[in-house]
Parts: sequence; C-alpha cells; structure tokens
Amino acid sequence: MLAFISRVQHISNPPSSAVQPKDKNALKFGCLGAANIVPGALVNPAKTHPDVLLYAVAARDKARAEEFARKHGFQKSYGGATGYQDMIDDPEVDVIYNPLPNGLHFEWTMKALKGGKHVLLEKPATDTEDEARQIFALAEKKGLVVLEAFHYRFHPSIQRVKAILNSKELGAIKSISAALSAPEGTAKPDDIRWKYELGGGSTMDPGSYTINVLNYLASPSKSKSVMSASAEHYSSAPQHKQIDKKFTATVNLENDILGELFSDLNESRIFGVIPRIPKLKAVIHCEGGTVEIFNFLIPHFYHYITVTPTGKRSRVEKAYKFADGSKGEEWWTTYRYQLEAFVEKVRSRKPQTWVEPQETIDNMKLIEEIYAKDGFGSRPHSEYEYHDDE
Ligand SMILES: NC(=O)C1=CN([C@@H]2O[C@H](COP(=O)(O)OP(=O)(O)OC[C@H]3O[C@@H](n4cnc5c(N)ncnc54)[C@H](OP(=O)(O)O)[C@@H]3O)[C@@H](O)[C@H]2O)C=CC1
Ligand SMILES: O=C1OC[C@@H](O)[C@H](O)[C@H]1O
Repeated sequence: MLAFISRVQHISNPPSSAVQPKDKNALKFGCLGAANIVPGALVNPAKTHPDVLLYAVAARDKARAEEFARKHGFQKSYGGATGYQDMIDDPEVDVIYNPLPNGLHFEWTMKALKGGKHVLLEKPATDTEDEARQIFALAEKKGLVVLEAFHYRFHPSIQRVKAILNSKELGAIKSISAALSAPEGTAKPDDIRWKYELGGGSTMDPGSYTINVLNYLASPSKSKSVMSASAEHYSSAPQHKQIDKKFTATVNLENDILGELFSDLNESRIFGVIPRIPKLKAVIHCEGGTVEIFNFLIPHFYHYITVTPTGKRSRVEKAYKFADGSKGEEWWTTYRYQLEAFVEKVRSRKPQTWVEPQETIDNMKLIEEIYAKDGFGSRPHSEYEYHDDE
C-alpha cells in the first residue's frame, strides 16, 4: 500500500532530485493541439528527461494555445488557422508530438515529416493500413523517426509477460484474450471518440490496445484471419452508424493461436446504477499453464502478473523496473519509459525496446479487417495527399 501511494505521488510530482535541468542541445518538442493527453504523455515525462525541451504548442485558438503553454511550461505558442503548420515550419523544432484526433494523424504526421521533423504519434497511428505504410515510407526516405505511442509496450511489466512466454516455461501459446473497457460516461457525447469523420470508435480506441497486445504477445506468430467480429452502435450518436461503442472479435493466428478481443468505450452500469470495474486484462493460455496480467494499460499505478503452471500453485510477479538494470524508476510511467526510448532512437542510440513500423502496419491492418467483418467499415481515408515539392 505504501509503495502504491509513493508511486502515485511521484507520478504526478516527481522527486526534485529526478527533475532534470535541460541539456544545452536538448530536443525541442512541438506539440500539435492542446489535447487532454498532453500533460500525462509528454509534459510530466519531460520534467525528468534532460534531453527533452517543451519548446512549443500549437492550438487552433491562439488564446488557448497561450494559456496551455503558460500552464504547462512550453516556451512558445502558435495559434490560429495556420498555427499547426507555422509550428512545423519553425526551424528550432526537432520533434513533433501528434495527439490530434485519429483522423488527423496521417495528414499532420506527413506534414511534419515533410518539414523534416521526427514524430511521436499518438495511437492508433492512422485510420487505415495504407496511411500507416505511407507514413513509414516517407519517414524512411527522410531518415526520420516515427513512433506510434503504444506507451504500455515500454513498461517492464508487459515485457516481463513476453519474457515468460518466450522462456517456454509454460510451453506453446494456445490462446490470448485481451479486454479493455471504460465506464459509461468516461467519453462524453461530444468526445472525438464518437466522431466517425475523426477516426472514432471503440476498436480504434481501447480496442487498438487489445489488438496491439495480441499481436505483440503472439509474435512472431502473425494474425491470419478474423474468424468473427461483432460491434454495437453508440446509441447517443445515432447519426454515426459506423461508430462502435463496443466490439468483440476472434482472430486466427499462426501456430494455432486463438485471439479473443473485447473493448467497450462506454460500459454500462449494473442495473443502470452501479459502475463496473474497468476491464484491463490480458490472459494467455499455454500448453502448460496460464499467464495473466492485470492492468497492462497503465501498469505504473498498479499491476500484477499471475503465472499458473498446470497443476501447480500460482506465483504473482510485479515489474516496475527492469531486472537487467536498464534505465527506469519504480514510479516511471509507461509514458516516461516511452519517452526514454523515443529519445534514444532519435539520438541514433539503441532504445531498450521499440514498436516497429511493421507492427503499426499490422495493427492498422487488423483494425480494418475487424471493421470489415463486423460491418462497421474502415474509418475514412484522409483526403490529404502528399506531394514531394522540394
Ligand atoms: N497514449 C494514451 O494513453 C492516450 C492517447 N490518446 C490519443 O491521443 C489523441 C488525442 O486524444 P485526447 O487527448 O483524448 O483528445 P482531445 O479531444 O483532448 O484533443 C484533441 C486535440 O485535437 C485538436 N483538434 C484539431 N482538430 C480537431 C477537430 N476537428 N475536432 C476536435 N479536436 C481537434 C484539438 O486541438 P486544439 O487544441 O488545436 O483545439 C484538441 O486539443 C487520440 O489519438 C487518442 O487516441 C488519448 C488518450 C490517452
Ligand atoms: O489511449 C487511451 O488510453 C486510455 C483510454 O481510456 C483512452 O480512451 C484512450 O484514448
């Protein structure tokens, strides 16, 4: 309990000894949009990273951009109709953080790459597999780094689960199920997540994590086909027939692995009154036992990994730091671990781990296949067309 309290305190308020003065040549980050996720995913992690400078934020409204910059410690702000592009064009900016709605990820990541900037790109990377391919093709051509911000992948806990599976302690994987849900009302009716034209939907949001964790834990086995998928509409936005509030799918992967996925972006209350405990689990059944991780999404607050070899007693593990001494602290969030890896990659050093371009492409492919199977259809392809006019 004391460890939990200490972690929570340090997450929002890192110990002063860990707050780093910035290097003279620290990477200058420019943030596209004053989005809700920015404090958790960039501002707080940057406090303890000596090589990350919160240089600029751009928002569509100039006053909002100024206020956000003041509140969160960005040196500069850009606003108005040209604010996003003006910030990309600022020669001081090294890295663009893109937490725009999903449907705008492609356009603004392509524009950032065109402007010669590395991109930390919020998940899911794009609306379609084709867009993800285009992003990584351009990044490669330009010699720039793009990372889809599946932050949980950088935390020691999910990597410990992968190591247990790789160790073959429990033999071959037979099935993987992953479920994530958010209680009713978490995403308000006007949230970007309910807007089809912005790339909304449950499969795109919590669902994209379940798809990512399935592909990651099953790897090197790849998904072969979606066997079944069904989704439910979000009834508060009936105009968006293609917006899924929740989905389930079963996936057939190589080596006879079965994937079972579930996510609900607005999980209804019991008897309409009692909120449900959010689903946050991945369970892996192997030939010789089971591994389960509770809270793979935000494990820095609390998580546990239960390993049960068939016919034997379970053991419980926790992993807030890497056992091999790789950099990290008990209280580092998934986002802080992610920022560490991202900077290492941009600096041409070897990150502790990475989400490879092909993984992002595979993730988008499976999202589209699930939407095809459940009848909701892919999210709209961006109208932005890249022209290399340099
Ligand atoms: N890694 C993680 O843990 C999380 C990731 N995310 C991802 O981050 C992204 C943003 O999510 P979230 O922070 O919740 O979103 P918000 O709605 O808080 O922010 C979205 C931002 O997009 C900008 N924007 C530009 N065009 C539009 C438009 N047409 N409609 C609405 N907003 C627009 C707004 O910027 P402006 O300030 O210029 O008005 C706004 O600040 C999503 O891709 C989501 O999947 C979200 C939550 C957690
Ligand atoms: O990335 C995310 O993580 C947590 C979810 O609740 C949120 O909707 C999503 O965007």
